[in-house]
Amino acid sequence: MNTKKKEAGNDEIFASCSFSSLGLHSTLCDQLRERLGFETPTKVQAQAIPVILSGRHVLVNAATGTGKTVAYLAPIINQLQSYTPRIDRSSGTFALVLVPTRELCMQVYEILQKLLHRFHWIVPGYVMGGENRAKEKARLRKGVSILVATPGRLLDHLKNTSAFLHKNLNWIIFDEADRILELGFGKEIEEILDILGSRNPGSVDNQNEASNIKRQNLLLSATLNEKVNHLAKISLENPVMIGLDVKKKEHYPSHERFVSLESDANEEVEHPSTAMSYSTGDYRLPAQLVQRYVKVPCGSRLCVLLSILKHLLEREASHKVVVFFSTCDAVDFHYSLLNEFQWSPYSKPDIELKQRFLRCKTFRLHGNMKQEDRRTTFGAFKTEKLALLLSTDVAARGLDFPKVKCIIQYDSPGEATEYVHRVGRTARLGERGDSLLFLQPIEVDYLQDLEKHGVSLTEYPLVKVLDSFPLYGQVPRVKKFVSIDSHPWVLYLQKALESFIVAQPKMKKMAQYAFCSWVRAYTAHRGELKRMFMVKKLHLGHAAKSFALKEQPSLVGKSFQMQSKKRKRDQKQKGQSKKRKVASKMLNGK
Ligand SMILES: Nc1ncnc2c1ncn2[C@@H]1O[C@H](COP(=O)(O)OP(=O)(O)OP(=O)(O)O)[C@@H](O)[C@H]1O
Repeated sequence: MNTKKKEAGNDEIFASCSFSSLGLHSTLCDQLRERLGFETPTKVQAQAIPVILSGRHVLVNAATGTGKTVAYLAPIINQLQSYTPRIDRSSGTFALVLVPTRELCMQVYEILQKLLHRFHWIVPGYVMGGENRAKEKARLRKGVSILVATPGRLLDHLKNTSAFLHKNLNWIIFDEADRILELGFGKEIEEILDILGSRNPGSVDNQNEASNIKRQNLLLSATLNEKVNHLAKISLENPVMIGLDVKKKEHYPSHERFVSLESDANEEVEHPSTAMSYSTGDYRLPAQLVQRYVKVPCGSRLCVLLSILKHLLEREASHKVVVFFSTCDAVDFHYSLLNEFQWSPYSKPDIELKQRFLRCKTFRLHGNMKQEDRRTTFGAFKTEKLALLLSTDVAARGLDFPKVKCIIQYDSPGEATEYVHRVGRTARLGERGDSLLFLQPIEVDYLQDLEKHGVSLTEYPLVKVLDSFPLYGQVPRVKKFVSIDSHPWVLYLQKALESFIVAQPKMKKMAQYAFCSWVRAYTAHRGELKRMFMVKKLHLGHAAKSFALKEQPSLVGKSFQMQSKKRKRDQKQKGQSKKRKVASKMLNGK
């Protein structure tokens, strides 16, 4: 049995009450304990459960990994199991959980399955992009009581699956609302709210006559911004705010009720009426997370990454690391490299004892992978004790991989919000966790940007780590400080990597693609970030070295230009359609 009450940070994470004292049915409390190993509610759960049970609309803003999922699932199940007569499949869907990604959809569905074990008349289900529509239609026809869905696919069924019964819908939950909106699902969400007649009647946007249906909407987010604020405004009616600091509460109208995570359950604070808007984002990070950065010259990035991974993953029997990259091509390249790159710590030809550089299971996850492969990776990495996951931002939000000890942001996250969500994959529920942000010397202004949001990082002791590697069978004696790119270990490893790539045409191609899309991603930084990540300041020859390419191949330049042109074309089209959308919204008075 996995009893998850943690040693460290208990007071900050867990409440001093029991699940049953929050008003949950004893069978449900048993399920929480037996199926999930939850003995005590977290603070978020202790605050949210009674409020949700009372039927109020709720906005939860709490740090990553604080137990938001059960905070909304438990009260909904509690209410559904109490209905008399019992609900059955023919009554259709009662609760709808909207999530941004397929992985999160599966994750919430799995928790639901566990919690509903002894409530067999409440049927969980999911619909999401990438799945077989016909099978989903059949499931919806049979009836799903609690449906977890990604927005695009849900909208598809709302429009095209006439057998999808939702007239009894009581709850709409937006989990990871910020991410749903950042992924560009804002329009879908508004359409969903309209079809379901669930726009806030008080919102000026509400034009739907069906909105008198009694419904309870819940919105959960680890970060708050203008878009989330807008969604809250159009979907929540007189909501209770959970987890907002006093400062942030001032942004909300008077009639709302606030519950701070520092206060006891049910403690309320009233606030004066002000406009419901934010000027900056709102970032919540676990207090026990150790955040560091490492400053690495562009040409040594790959060697430093590999060295740090080796350092982290070969010292302990159990350690899980997630590395974030900006593109799918970069994930594929580094994944193949880590699986195939052999090296010899003794470098002399007569003692060619080649071995895999990193002796640890490596996984990859990105949006261009087949759904089935994404699912397998997700499941496998969860259960491993010692493993490395290379991922794009597809894994940045909401995913709960147990025991991840370290998050490495090899490619910068861009927006500070993204930084918060990436690091949120570790230090969950009071556990310790480390994060490491790679920056080139030309990018260090980004630290100030994070600082503005109250996120401060300390420097990682890179030289010490590099000095610890054996070279020619011995730990090199580096007498005085040398720059990172002339460190003997880095020089040695870079040479070995480049020789390996030269000898492997397939790998070389992958490196070229990865380089190309990396530069493209770098040029895609927008607004203020463009000043900190200036493509003009990049040394492309050094960037090529970070893909173990000896030089920047001419082919790359050519294909890059073609791809840049395509991107500009796409952006132009997007811009035009955006203008069209804005115009039509204005015409419709939205
Ligand atoms: N009461 C509890 N007791 C023990 N473990 C818990 C409890 N509640 C949640 N957990 C565990 O804590 C972890 C984080 O929970 P969850 O994924 O719901 O957090 P979250 O706040 O939604 O995070 P994110 O913002 O990243 O999505 C999970 O591993 C979950 O199983």
